Amino acid sequence: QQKPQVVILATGGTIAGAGADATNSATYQAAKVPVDKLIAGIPQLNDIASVRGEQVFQVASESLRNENLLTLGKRVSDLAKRDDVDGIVITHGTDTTEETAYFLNLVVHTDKPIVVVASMRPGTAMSADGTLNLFNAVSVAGNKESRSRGVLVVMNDEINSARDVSKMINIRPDAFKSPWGALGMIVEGKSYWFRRLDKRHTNASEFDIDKIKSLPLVEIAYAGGNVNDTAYRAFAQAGAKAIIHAGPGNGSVAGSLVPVLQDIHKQGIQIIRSSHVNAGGFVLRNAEQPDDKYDWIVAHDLNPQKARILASVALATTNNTKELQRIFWQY
Ligand SMILES: NC(=O)C[C@H](N)C(=O)O
Repeated sequence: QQKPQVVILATGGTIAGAGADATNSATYQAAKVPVDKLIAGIPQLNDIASVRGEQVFQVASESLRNENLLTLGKRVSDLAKRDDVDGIVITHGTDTTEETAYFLNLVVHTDKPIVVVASMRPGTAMSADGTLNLFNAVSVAGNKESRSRGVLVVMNDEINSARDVSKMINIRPDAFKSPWGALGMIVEGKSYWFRRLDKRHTNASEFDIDKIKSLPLVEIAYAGGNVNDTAYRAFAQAGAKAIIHAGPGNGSVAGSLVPVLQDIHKQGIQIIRSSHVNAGGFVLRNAEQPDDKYDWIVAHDLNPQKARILASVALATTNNTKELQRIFWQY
């Protein structure tokens, strides 16, 4: 039987990082090792797939821009259309893995497996996690059973949905969790599936990377106690098409901010309420604030950074508040 053909698109991150010493698990430089060296370091990949690598970027993921998302998305889409590609792996930094993976989940039309993988420790560190994570990611990407499940994030033996998963801690290999649970597990290169994503994605998505030319500016304003209107007004002035309110609790809005957000929305800027609670928010319409009356949008369970991605993709096609709210329920 022929081995599956898997392309590894490398973008940098700690999985391509290097430290001065094996004890440097947290102090190191990300985005140092080229993709060919990453692949050569895991000869066992040849046992499970026919693998080739492409260096798309070489950056720490906190530096990625919307333009990078578009470049990567278009490359993934082109590769997914080819008969000689069965699956695609993207090596990535952990800081924005959840954003890039969710973006691809929304805009790439394919049923072929797309797997985003990262690591919490550089390859030079003791107990480095990148080797096994990458081996597992290639295994998942080359497996026909992984098809039609949306974009996947493989880390720490778990297979999570790109839509749900989030980086929950910045210091341990078990950093990535989904508030609604993992889709499956991967052990010794074998996948064990438990559930499917019920939200619209990939082939069932109304968004298409091949038609998106640019992403409108969407900013995130973080609100705790003693919040002021400075950031909101500055974002509006700078031309943001939507502001994600990263609020406490239910995406709650301080009394002093309410007239400010009403005023900003009157300028044509969408106000999207999300929550920055740690285990995953659940913001409902008209809970704490009368969204119907103010014509605001709620991000439901999407965290602020994922809400930014969905809002950017959606605003590229519509600025209708009702349509945008429908999109936030469906994706
Ligand atoms: N663990 C990591 O990958 C963190 C790094 N700052 C990155 O996102 O590129």
